[in-house]
Amino acid sequence: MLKTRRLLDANVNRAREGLRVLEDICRFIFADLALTEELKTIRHSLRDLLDIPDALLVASRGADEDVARERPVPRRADLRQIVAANAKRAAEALRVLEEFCPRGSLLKDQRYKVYDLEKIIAVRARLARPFDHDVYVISADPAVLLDAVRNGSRIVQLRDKESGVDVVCQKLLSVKRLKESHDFSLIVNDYPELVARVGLDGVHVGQDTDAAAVRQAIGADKILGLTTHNIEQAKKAVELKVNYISAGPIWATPTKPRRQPVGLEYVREVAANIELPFVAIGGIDLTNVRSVLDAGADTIGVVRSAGQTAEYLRLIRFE
Ligand SMILES: Cc1ncc(COP(=O)(O)OP(=O)(O)O)c(N)n1
Ligand SMILES: Cc1nc(C(=O)O)sc1CCOP(=O)(O)O
Repeated sequence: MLKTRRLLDANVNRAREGLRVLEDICRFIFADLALTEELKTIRHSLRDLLDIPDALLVASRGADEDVARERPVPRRADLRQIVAANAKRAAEALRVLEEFCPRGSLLKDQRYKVYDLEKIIAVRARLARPFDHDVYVISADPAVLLDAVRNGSRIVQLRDKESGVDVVCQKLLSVKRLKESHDFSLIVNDYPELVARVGLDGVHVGQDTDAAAVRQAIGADKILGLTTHNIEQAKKAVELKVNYISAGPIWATPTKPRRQPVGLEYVREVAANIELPFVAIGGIDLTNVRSVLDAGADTIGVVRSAGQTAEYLRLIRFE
């Protein structure tokens, strides 16, 4: 009996902790009161539904005897992984309670609510943080994007200035297949109409495009990225409610030959003043990437040095 109570106590705690993490993400990161309240209601309902006095559960607690106590909390790479891990933790704990608790069947609805909420929160996480300590690889060549994802990049962009829309569409489809085995965001440069047609995560546009019209076209739950070259454009981007901006080109680059470099000073300015996620881009290579990170960027964008993705990621994620 004591052992069963200990199991119940562990799983009530596990469910509450998982729900609490989701709740705090909704509260502090998304500032979404409705989602926060929904999660809070589920969390608070556990004790009532189970109808086991707190004191009984606490009395049975035996954290010292828990054989899995020393297992470290795994390092999560980004907000999406934190959401997935904690939703899973909450749902699994609810499932255990359903099995072992006399009134456990009452928890089934709560578990299904958690599954539904996870889907909503996962989309929100992707929009709020389209990248986090990442290498955003941009190429016209699908093979380059596939390699980047296999090397750990979680956001890639097809940017093809030569082909027509149908070829771009085919290239995107060939990259999208990798989603069956890898979690990453697939973005297209220009062509907002392909977001729905291919089922992409979003689109990146430049200053020559009406970002508000693009938002209208792709909908609120897709990623919209906007190029910026100065702080006024970055501030305007905040008003436009894009999901991220790029800041560049930091150094002169043959990939964008007519564009004046903005220098590391612009990276510092964005890091200090703009709340939106940003990707620093332009002229980055392994010899200068450290200065970009030191200026406040946690994600870099690369075209020519896409082949160094794994090396960049080691620097960005593990140092
Ligand atoms: C992440 C990222 N940053 C900048 C660009 C450049 O886009 P844009 O301003 O549209 O310029 P061109 O691609 O037309 O040269 C990008 N594609 N992605
Ligand atoms: C496509 C692009 N946009 C930039 C911008 O600042 O808007 S810089 C850039 C090219 C970046 O290429 P590389 O990594 O080869 O220097």
